[in-house]
Amino acid sequence: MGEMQRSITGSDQTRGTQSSHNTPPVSLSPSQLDAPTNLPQLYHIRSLQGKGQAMIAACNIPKGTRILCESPTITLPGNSHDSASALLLAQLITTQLSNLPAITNKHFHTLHNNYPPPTPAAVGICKTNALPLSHESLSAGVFLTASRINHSCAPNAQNIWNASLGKITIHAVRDIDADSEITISYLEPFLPRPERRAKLASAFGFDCVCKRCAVPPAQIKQSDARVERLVKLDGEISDGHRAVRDPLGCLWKIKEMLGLLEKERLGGSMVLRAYYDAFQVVIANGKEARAKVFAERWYASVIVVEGEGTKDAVRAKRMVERPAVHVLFGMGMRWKQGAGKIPRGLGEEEFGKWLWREKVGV
Ligand SMILES: C[S@@+](CC[C@H](N)C(=O)[O-])C[C@H]1O[C@@H](n2cnc3c(N)ncnc32)[C@H](O)[C@@H]1O
Repeated sequence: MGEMQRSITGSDQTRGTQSSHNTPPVSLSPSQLDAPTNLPQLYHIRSLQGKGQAMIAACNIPKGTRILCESPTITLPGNSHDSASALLLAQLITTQLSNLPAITNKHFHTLHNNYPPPTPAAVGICKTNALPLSHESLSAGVFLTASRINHSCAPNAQNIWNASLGKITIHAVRDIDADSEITISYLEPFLPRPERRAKLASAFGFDCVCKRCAVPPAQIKQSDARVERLVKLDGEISDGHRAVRDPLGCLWKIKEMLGLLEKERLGGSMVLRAYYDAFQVVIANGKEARAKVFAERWYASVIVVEGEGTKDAVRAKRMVERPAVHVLFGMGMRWKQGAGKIPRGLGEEEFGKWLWREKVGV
């Protein structure tokens, strides 16, 4: 992720999620694992009915907390679908396993395996548990702890590959209560329930038992209608011409999107991306004051999902400090405004009206 950002002009950044994988079972204390982390233990791994092993919050975990930071035990290249590369993949895994300490090798073999013979067990484990390492290369890694995290269609945590650390990080994207399950999404965003379930069954081999899937039929219908609207809004917002032609309409679509994300309890990267989009719409049209506020929200969302020091965090921080250095600055110039005109002393509602330009003539 960082990975969920995109350019409204389509000229930079990427789309899609790193969160596409499968995962496993067994009860290991994180201290038993060779996951190099000095973080306090915020979770336990234990079994949960219908889901195998699961990561459970050991205490209340506030939004934005880094729950886990872990190196991959095995790394996998991006494309391994034909039979020749399947053979190479098996060899690659065997070589890596033979170089691991015996205890790590043993732990690896306790991970969940969705693939029966003749798929070699180690290959099945990798396919079941691999998490993306990069949105660009499709490469993936198997982790002794992160691969224990189950999927939810409304996850409370997010996995990101942190290239500068060379580790995966798991951050809380909502406040998580003690004893609740910590979950991530294995899917791309904005899929209605039938598609989510079909994909989880076909690509990951399980029937999802998450809370979002289990709501009553009337709520499912409403949720799917919201997802449909989110897909439409997302397409319209990513049309760069629209941002120049109709910046106000675009801005309001982003606001609507944020409301729908909240209703669907989809936080993390999607919120980050929405604020980045709002920043771009506004800066393209010369609104430095609003752009600064959107950059602040974008930066705050990056920190929640990724923490400080990532490429995205550095970039977002720079835009907070100097929004006008953005490549889109002034491209449309519909709304001229200096950098120093953020209104002070307004209540939240009034400030929101100013920010989203819901007052005529501002
Ligand atoms: C990567 S593993 C996750 C950890 C795994 N539960 C374990 O026991 O090690 C993925 C597997 O966990 C189970 N799982 C994950 N999320 C689930 C969900 N929402 N509903 C049902 N089973 C789930 C499925 O068996 C899936 O193949």
